Amino acid sequence: MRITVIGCGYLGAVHAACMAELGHEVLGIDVDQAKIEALSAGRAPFFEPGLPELLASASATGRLKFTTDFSQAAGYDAHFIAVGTPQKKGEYAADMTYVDAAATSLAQYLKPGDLVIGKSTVPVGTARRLAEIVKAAQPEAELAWNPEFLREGFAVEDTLRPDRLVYGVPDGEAGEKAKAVLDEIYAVALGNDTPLVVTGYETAELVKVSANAFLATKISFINAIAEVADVTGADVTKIADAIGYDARIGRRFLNAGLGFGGGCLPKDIRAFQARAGELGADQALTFLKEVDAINIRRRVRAVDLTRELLDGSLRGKKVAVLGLAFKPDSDDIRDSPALDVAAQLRAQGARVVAFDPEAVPNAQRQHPELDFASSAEEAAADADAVVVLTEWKQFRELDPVAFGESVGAKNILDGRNCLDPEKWRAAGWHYRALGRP
Ligand SMILES: NC(=O)c1ccc[n+]([C@@H]2O[C@H](COP(=O)([O-])OP(=O)(O)OC[C@H]3O[C@@H](n4cnc5c(N)ncnc54)[C@H](O)[C@@H]3O)[C@@H](O)[C@H]2O)c1
Ligand SMILES: O=c1ccn([C@@H]2O[C@H](COP(=O)(O)OP(=O)(O)O[C@H]3O[C@H](CO)[C@@H](O)[C@H](O)[C@H]3O)[C@@H](O)[C@H]2O)c(=O)[nH]1
Repeated sequence: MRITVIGCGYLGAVHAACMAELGHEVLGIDVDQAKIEALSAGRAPFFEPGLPELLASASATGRLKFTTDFSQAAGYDAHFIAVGTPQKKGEYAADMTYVDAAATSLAQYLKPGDLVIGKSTVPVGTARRLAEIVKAAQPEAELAWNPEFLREGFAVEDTLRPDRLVYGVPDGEAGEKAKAVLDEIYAVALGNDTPLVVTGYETAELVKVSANAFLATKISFINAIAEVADVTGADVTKIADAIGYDARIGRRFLNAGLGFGGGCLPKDIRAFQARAGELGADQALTFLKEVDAINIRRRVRAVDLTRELLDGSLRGKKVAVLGLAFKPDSDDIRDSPALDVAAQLRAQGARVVAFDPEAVPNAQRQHPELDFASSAEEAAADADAVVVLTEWKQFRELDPVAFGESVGAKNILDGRNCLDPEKWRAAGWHYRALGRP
């Protein structure tokens, strides 16, 4: 299949490379010249495990190309829209200008039989609206909605071996044709018995935002329990283990700590509330406001606990921040709880020296007022406190004895409940965590 992927960010670049890996002829299109230059040279424009290798192998086969020129889409048959849908400034709703611009730029190059495939996470109703733009430009082209569920850090694996596929297609013969194109694109995954849900546009759009709303709710649920654990001396990690043994609950996504961030969960639960309100279902999702509020309180709690570790004052104290990305194995700092806490510590008078294995350049651009180090040890030298805010493997594996040698004082906040309290306390550290005694 000849495929374009419009929007080559965290989602689109991985999708394009994986589609080429599966044997398709792929053209990635983006308006960002620098990104296209990097990708054309076989360089990943962001950190994602496995992507550089995939870009190299796909580029060598000649099956993967990149351009900023939309007119080149004319030679391709299926077109994925994977551009950003960020939160609008000062509002909960999603900013749809990128999706609309991409659809409009593409529409003029569509030919009979083409399939436009929405991948971006969008407010319900978008597919039906874009289908009209497609039909107005090319009556014999169709549109499908095929939401994406990949996780950053596992993006390649999730794209090549998805948990499920969802196709939102129009009714009747048009839907059959769209399904046949998607089946050809995903032949390998379907051959591996990947569950497939074929449905209408609105259901497909709602599957995506419902999944993210559920994941966000699960995280805020356990963080709410962590708040109660904090005032009772209970241990939220043991509560999560124990309730997680119940197969109806499950242990995954029950890690209490600093809460969720990134370019997806926070903005998606807000856009979902905004859209439900527009559609007259205002009451349905009010609980997501609480999910959001619990999540934001974690960041405040982390700053408060750091202040407590420092005898009540952050002013003039050196705090070593370990982790800036919103999660490990990513350089993504969009709505990162770690970076937010680092900035709040700095704003409240601490001297923050931060280290992250991949996210320092991005963090530096957004928060030039912070100081940055090139290793955990350098960040921690003479520090009054160490705060672990992203659970990178190299932080989880720190040796508390050796690591304690260069710090000014052995105070540590485990913002992700990712360290062994007994080991750290045995090495003389004053250990604090969120939801753990
Ligand atoms: N990042 C993820 O893990 C992930 C997973 C599933 C779904 N999504 C959804 O996918 C969409 C993209 O997310 P992302 O994280 O890749 O965002 P991103 O910001 O990393 O990438 C978006 C890309 O679109 C490009 N773009 C903007 N306008 C364009 C236009 N008119 N034509 C061509 N390109 C254009 C930008 O230059 C950018 O490279 C969002 O809707 C997001 O919610 C993301
Ligand atoms: O038990 C947990 C699990 C995650 N997190 C945090 O939640 C955030 C999101 O994590 P994760 O969902 O793994 O990362 P994303 O890459 O943002 O992926 C989410 O958002 C994507 C974009 O919509 C979806 O495709 C994925 O299915 C969905 O998991 C991160 O800040 C994590 O630190 C927790 O605090 N506790």
